Amino acid sequence: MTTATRIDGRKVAAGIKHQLAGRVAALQAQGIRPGLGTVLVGDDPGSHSYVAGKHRDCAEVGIASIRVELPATASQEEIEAAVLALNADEACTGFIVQLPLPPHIDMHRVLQLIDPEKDADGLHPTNLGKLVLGIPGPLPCTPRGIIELLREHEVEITGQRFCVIGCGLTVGRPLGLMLTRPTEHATVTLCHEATVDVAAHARASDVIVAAAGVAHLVKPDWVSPGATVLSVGVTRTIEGILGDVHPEVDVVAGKMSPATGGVGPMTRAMLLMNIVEIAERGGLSSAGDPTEVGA
Ligand SMILES: Nc1nc2c(c(=O)[nH]1)N[C@@H](CN(C=O)c1ccc(C(=O)N[C@@H](CCC(=O)O)C(=O)O)cc1)CN2
Repeated sequence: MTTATRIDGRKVAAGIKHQLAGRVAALQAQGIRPGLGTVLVGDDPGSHSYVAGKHRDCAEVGIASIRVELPATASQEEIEAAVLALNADEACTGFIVQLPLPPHIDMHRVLQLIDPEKDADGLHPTNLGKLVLGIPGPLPCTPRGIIELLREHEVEITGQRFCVIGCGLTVGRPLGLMLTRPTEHATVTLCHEATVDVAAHARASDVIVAAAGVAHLVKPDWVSPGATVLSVGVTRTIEGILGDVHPEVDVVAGKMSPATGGVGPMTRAMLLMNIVEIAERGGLSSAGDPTEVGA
C-alpha cells in the first residue's frame, strides 16, 4: 500500500522565515524596524493560538510586535478605534484584525477602516479589487501560502483542474482569484454548501483544496489516484484538531498536506512576507525596540 508524499508546510515556512530574517536585518541596517500589529477580539482558542504563533514568528525574524486584545463584549466603536490607532501608529508597518469577529460586530465596516497601505492580510476592498484587476498589492496570506507550498513541492498549477471546497473570505474566494491569474492559469471549480455532488467535482480534479471547516469531509473515494490534496479547514474537538481531509485519503493521493503543519505555518509565513514587502516599499515603519502594547 503506497502513501502520499507529505506536503510539509513547517519546513517550507522555516526556509521562508530564514530568508525574511535576512531582509529584516537589511532593513534594520537602514534604520527601519518593521512591525506587525494584531487586533484580537474575544476568547476563541483557535484565534488566540494563531495570533500567538504570528507573534512567535515575528520574534524569530526580528519583526516588532504590537498586540491589541479586546474582550468578546467589545463594541463596534471600540474595535474601530483600535483599527484607527494602528493606522496612525508609526511603529506599525502593517496589521491584521483576526477573524472571526464576534457575531454582533460588522466585520466589513471594520475591514474597510484599515488603511489599505497597512493591510497585511490583503482583505481590504481596495486590495481585493486590485487582485481582481491584476494590480500588484498585498495578497491574502492563506491562498498565497498554498500557491507557494504547491510550487515548492513541484505540483503543476498551470492548466490543472483545481477543486476548491469552501468559498470563504480568507481562503476559497481569493484562492480562486489567484489561481486563475495569468501567472497561474489553473481551471478552478469553487464548491460551496449548495454545490450538487462535491465528490464528483473533487474526483475530476488534479488538485483538491479543502477549506470548508467540516471535519474529514474529503473521503478516499472523492480523490482520483495520484491527485494532490491540501487540508486547510480545521475543527477543534476534545480529541484534538481534525482537518477537512480524512486521514485515509493518504493511500489514494499522490501528495497530501497534514491537518496541522501544512498550510497553517505557510499562512503565518506569508503574513510576515507581506509585512516585509510593505516595509521594503517604504511603508510606515520605525527604528528602535520591539513594541508590546496591550499584550
Ligand atoms: N485576519 C485573518 N483571520 C484569519 C485568517 C487570516 O488569514 N486572516 N485565517 C484563518 C486562520 N489563520 C490565520 O489567522 C491561521 C490558521 C492556522 C495557523 C497555524 O499556524 N496552524 C498550526 C496549528 C496551530 C494550532 O495548534 O492551533 C498548524 O497548522 O500547524 C495559523 C493561522 C482564520 N482567521
